[in-house]
Amino acid sequence: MALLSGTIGFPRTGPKREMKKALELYWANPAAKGAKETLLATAAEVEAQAWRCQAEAGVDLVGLDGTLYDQVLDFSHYLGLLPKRFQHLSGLDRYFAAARGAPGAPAADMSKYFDTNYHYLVPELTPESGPTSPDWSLLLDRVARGQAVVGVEKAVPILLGPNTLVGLAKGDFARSEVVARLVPAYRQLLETLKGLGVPEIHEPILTRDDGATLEADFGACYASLAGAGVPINLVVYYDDVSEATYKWLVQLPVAAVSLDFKGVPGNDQGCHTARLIAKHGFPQARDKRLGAGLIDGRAIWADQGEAAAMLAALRARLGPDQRICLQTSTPLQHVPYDKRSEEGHLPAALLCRIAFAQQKAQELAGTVATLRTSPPGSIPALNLGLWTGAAPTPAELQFKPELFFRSEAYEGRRGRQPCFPPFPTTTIGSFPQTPAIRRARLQFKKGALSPEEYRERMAAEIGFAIGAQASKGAECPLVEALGLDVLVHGEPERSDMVEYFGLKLAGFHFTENGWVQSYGSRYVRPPIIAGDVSRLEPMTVHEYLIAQGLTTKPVKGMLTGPVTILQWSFVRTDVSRKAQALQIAAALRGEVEDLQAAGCRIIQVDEPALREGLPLKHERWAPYLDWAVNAFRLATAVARPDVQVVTHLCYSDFEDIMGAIDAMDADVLTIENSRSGNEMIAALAASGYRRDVGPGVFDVHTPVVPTVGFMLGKLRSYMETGILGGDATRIHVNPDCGLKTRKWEEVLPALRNMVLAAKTAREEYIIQQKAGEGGAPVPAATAQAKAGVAPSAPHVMAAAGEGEGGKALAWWFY
Ligand SMILES: CN1c2c(nc(N)[nH]c2=O)NC[C@@H]1CNc1ccc(C(=O)N[C@@H](CCC(=O)N[C@@H](CCC(=O)N[C@@H](CCC(=O)O)C(=O)O)C(=O)O)C(=O)O)cc1
Ligand SMILES: N[C@@H](CCS)C(=O)O
Ligand SMILES: [Zn+2]
Repeated sequence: MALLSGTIGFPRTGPKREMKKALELYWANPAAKGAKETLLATAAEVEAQAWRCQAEAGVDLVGLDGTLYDQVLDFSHYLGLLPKRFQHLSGLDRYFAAARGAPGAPAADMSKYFDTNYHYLVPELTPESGPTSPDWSLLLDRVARGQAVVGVEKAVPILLGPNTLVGLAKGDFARSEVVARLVPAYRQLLETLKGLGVPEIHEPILTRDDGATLEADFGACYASLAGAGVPINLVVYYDDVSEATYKWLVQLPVAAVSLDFKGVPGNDQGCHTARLIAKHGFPQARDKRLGAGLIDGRAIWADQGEAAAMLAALRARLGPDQRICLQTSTPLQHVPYDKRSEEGHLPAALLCRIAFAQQKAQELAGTVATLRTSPPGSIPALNLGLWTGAAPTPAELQFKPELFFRSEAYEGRRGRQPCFPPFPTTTIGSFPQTPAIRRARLQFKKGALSPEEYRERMAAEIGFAIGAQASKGAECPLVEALGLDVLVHGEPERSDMVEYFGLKLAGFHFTENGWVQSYGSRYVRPPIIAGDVSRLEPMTVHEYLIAQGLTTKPVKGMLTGPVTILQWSFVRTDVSRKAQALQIAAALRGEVEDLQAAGCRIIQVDEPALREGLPLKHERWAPYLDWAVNAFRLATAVARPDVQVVTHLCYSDFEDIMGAIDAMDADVLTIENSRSGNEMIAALAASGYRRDVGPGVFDVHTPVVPTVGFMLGKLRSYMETGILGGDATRIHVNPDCGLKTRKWEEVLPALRNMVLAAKTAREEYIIQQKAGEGGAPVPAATAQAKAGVAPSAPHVMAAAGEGEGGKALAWWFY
């Protein structure tokens, strides 16, 4: 048949987050009788349900997707590539230790998967890495189960390709050599899969800009895999490929090449796949199928009509004999399961315009059915050139240039901002989202708690968090106060750092059950932007004032940045991402103004998704970075010079966008660092970074409590990089990221150890300063301390700003 429909991945969560519940139950007591069997049985049922759902929608080829935690980790595990520190464990214990850490064996690094909000576990490779007793039994078991559910002719095994696995790895190794060592193991797997249709090998790595340099590796790899005598569908997604790559990619000895025709949702720069086909054609070899990713795998807008028109145009271009499989542009793991769960929650006018995974499967099958039965010409063919058009930026978004600049340059304003003791301690914002908090929110949503009662509960949580952090005036009798220097209110009122702001802003809509996997058992519900964004009222000032009213220590105002709100929402595709980011930024700017008017002297604006929004190809970076940085500046430049703007970035590599990070013009940069092994701080030091930094000293994704020695070692190693001329008053001490996923039983000892490590490092630093050793210049705050501040007693360094009710805000030193 010349026209088929196929899927290349589906949500792995289960329609009601069954996988989350099963995993968390298993982790709570893995040794319990039947725990493993229960987990595996749930996973098998969740997978079967997803495959059935796709087959019942009428999809011809069902990709046999599924994972217990992460698909990249799965392949590291099958191939025996997990690092030596996990080798004393076996089976699921080893697998989950790599994901979550085990005593003495820190978890593998976690990083953003391409430009998505999904996080994968980074393979760690060495020059010697290669398969160690590869064991494909789990994958083969999945294939057998898939065949039983949808039938052999529909069931398609999914493999993560060796080039992508190695391309996503970190370590000091020769890429081509490691790929060559993996290929025989893949070939052996393919031989086992002989006679089972056309397995998909996913190689999204080809959409990165180093795609063009991979020609030799891909050539050798796929020539060898072709020797297995199994037809392969080589699937590439998350963007188009470069022109040079396209030319050799379509000539590889594979049975099908599948391409992404959509790129990033709401993308400003266009996706050029259609143009490449129009220019270079597609091999007409009888056995070569084109996988046409025409239905957006990352957006939630229903687009069957457009897909039909595009498919008709493709057929018109390539001829009726060209074999085409209509697919989604990417795996559907990035969209929620089924929009029917939103009936009665989302406005009907919006609901009818959206499609989640289940509906996208129907769109695939429906579009193919329409084209099979419609006479040629009855579906309007699109002009291929039109598919790449960029959305216009509305004229009203031309902001005055001065709105993007602080009133005083960094060097001048820094001295007016809060100053700190050496190694000042703080956190990134969130504290444990306890079952009690989640329950209260659920009761509030159901009307069982009034708005006043809910606010009171949240105020009590803020009180607990402040009491736990402060060294004086602790309101919390249950815990020994930690003695942090800069406090946070703990974000109890936020279900999620993006969803919360979306709820408060005009232009957003929310789902009840629109969960998307972020990593492992953690999911998010991206809000939907469906209109112009604006701020209706202050969004965070109430909680800030409660927190600041309970302590004389500074409390940070806490906002999510415009790029992150955009990135982690389902965006409009009728206007550009740039236009939407600037609208959000303008709304946040009002909040920054209100926070500082309320007396807040430190405002953190989180931008963890800044890097994620970067186009995969380097040549497309500049326009994105320009508007992304400008959006941050539009939101924050209204801060007075004496107000310190902090930003926080995490779980991405930032080395290559140092210039943009500096251009954000934040006063302090806090960054995830501990899990990725000081790479960031080393890069910052090497770049001569001049603003205060807060590199994370411990990983927040593991229940293992970090020791004082570990964190002290981190602080000493920061000093060794020579960052900021060794001025420890400008090196902030904080965890890698927010602590919302942890329990208080883990957070309190971890932070206590962190404060102890900072104190010890502080003492070492002061001794060193006194001895005049180390060659580090005497920093401002230390000079003030020397000029009369007793180091052993609390001392007010400066009074600054007006808090609630005109209360002077004291800055404590020690
Ligand atoms: C910082 N990160 C974030 C990313 N993306 C975001 N959109 N937000 C982020 O914070 N990307 C990068 C990283 C990823 N990190 C995380 C970390 C943690 C989570 C997480 O914990 N997710 C929660 C769900 C959070 C949430 O929305 N909770 C709601 C609803 C909770 C719920 O399930 N309610 C139950 C009833 C309550 C009960 O009894 O327990 C129900 O409705 O049945 C809330 O708090 O109200 C998770 O559990 O997966 C995600 C990404
Ligand atoms: N303030 C947020 C940032 C996460 S990236 C938090 O602490 O959860
Ligand atoms: Zn973070």
